[in-house]
Amino acid sequence: MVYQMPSRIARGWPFRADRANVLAMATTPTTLFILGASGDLTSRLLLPSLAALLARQPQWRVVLRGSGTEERDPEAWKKLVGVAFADYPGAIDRVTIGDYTSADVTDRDAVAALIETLEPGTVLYFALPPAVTRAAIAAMQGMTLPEGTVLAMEKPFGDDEKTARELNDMLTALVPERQIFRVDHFLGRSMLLNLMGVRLANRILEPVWSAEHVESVLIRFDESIALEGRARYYDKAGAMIDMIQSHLLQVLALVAMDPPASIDERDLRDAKAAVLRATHVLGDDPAQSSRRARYTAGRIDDRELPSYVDEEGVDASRNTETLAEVVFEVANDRWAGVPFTLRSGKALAAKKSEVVLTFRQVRHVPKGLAGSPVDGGRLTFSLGPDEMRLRLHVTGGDDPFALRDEELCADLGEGQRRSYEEVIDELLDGEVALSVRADEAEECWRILQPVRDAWASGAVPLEEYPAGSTGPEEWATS
Ligand SMILES: NC(=O)C1=CN([C@@H]2O[C@H](COP(=O)(O)OP(=O)(O)OC[C@H]3O[C@@H](n4cnc5c(N)ncnc54)[C@H](OP(=O)(O)O)[C@@H]3O)[C@@H](O)[C@H]2O)C=CC1
Ligand SMILES: O=C1O[C@H](COP(=O)(O)O)[C@@H](O)[C@H](O)[C@H]1O
Repeated sequence: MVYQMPSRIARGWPFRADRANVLAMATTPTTLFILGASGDLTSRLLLPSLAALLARQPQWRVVLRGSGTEERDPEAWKKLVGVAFADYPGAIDRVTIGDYTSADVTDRDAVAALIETLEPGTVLYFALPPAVTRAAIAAMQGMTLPEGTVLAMEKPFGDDEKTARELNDMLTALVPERQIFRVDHFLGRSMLLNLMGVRLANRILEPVWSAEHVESVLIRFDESIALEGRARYYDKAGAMIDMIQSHLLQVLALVAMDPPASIDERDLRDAKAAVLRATHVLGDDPAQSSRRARYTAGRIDDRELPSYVDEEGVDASRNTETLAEVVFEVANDRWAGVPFTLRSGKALAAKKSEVVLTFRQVRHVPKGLAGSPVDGGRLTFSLGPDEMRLRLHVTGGDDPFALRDEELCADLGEGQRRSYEEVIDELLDGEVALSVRADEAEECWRILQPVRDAWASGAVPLEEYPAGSTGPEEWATS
């Protein structure tokens, strides 16, 4: 029961003119130039995902170039790539390992020199700290990029609505929107692609996908991992900006969108953007509709964890939350009144990532059936392991007229890929359907601003939970 995206040719997505021949001429290489190639994202996610993609898609040929501030000899660069490709037989034969340049990309002369070396159609991937990315884009202003250059931007995209808009303006001064790829790797998660199919292609689901039948929606991403040495970034971001502002609002948009006419980038992203425009904090009351907490010392399996504030690099005075929950409403005809709870946190008892739709109770349960169901059934999409579970109320057990719960479970794991694999596949294809469009990126900041203001004013207390617990005791969804 796996919904797979049709091939790009089959779904007829328009190709950028300069890439039109890439699929036709299977062996034409695409250059992927990673700025920040010595960083964590590159070694842990981008290179292994590229390797997995090249192992699976024999038509791709990639020239891989890299840069960072530090000098790196060509052998060290080859070794870095080799390690990432080791688990994917055949993949290394489809990549040409190009140069590794040392350059400070915030320096205009250095950027100009780097641009001079770009081939038309290069994918320029900004795997850089966000402030460096912004400075690099600013340094490029007024320069002419070679025809067809694609700019791949990582999250967080800006710091707020204003800076996101400024970044968008700078990017579109360089290349057209169709050549800007704002990466949200959750959009490449196989379960979310499955969710689209399950939801949009089934007559038993699509007609009940609305406030009339759905009582509440929970989008949860609980992690058992803690800070993992990422204080430099995470301590400024916190759980809400790290996960809810980007990934989980994108999940909300996919779950709540009206069925698009096609999955062409324009139809799909129009549908998502319309949802985001209609989304606001429930009751416009962040003090009531949001909560935040931070972990204290605890134990997860055999790991002893220090308090968040004792982790290396953390500035306790920032009051950074490691668990955040915000309830939203999508104020449109389909969803008005339905609470959408988005929650994410670290150092929790167990990894739990899921989208849960709870259906409203039926209007009448026939007299004589024992028990009263608390809801009208529940549909859960679990994002790893990928499975769909439908919890139904049934009768027919020991007491044939007593209601009890049973769960139908479908394993959707077949064909599962790394999420960055799907992202890189799209990038090499020159496709942007799974990239966040400029207006979506700005909306996501707009939606969260009232919560940020309320938290900054102290209207929402910062609670605590021991690492390895399910969160503060009184949090209902824990
Ligand atoms: N790491 C992760 O798990 C994830 C990261 N991201 C995003 O990816 C981006 C990169 O993150 P991450 O890899 O963790 O960061 P790192 O700090 O690990 O790496 C940063 C990279 O940027 C390079 N760099 C820094 N300053 C400059 C400069 N002035 N000019 C040129 N290169 C520079 C560094 O090169 P050198 O070492 O030579 O100085 C290094 O290669 C961020 O936007 C992050 O939010 C998104 C999702 C997950
Ligand atoms: O972007 C991020 O995502 C990861 C979770 O994604 P996964 O694909 O690794 O499951 C999260 O741990 C991290 O804090 C966040 O920056």
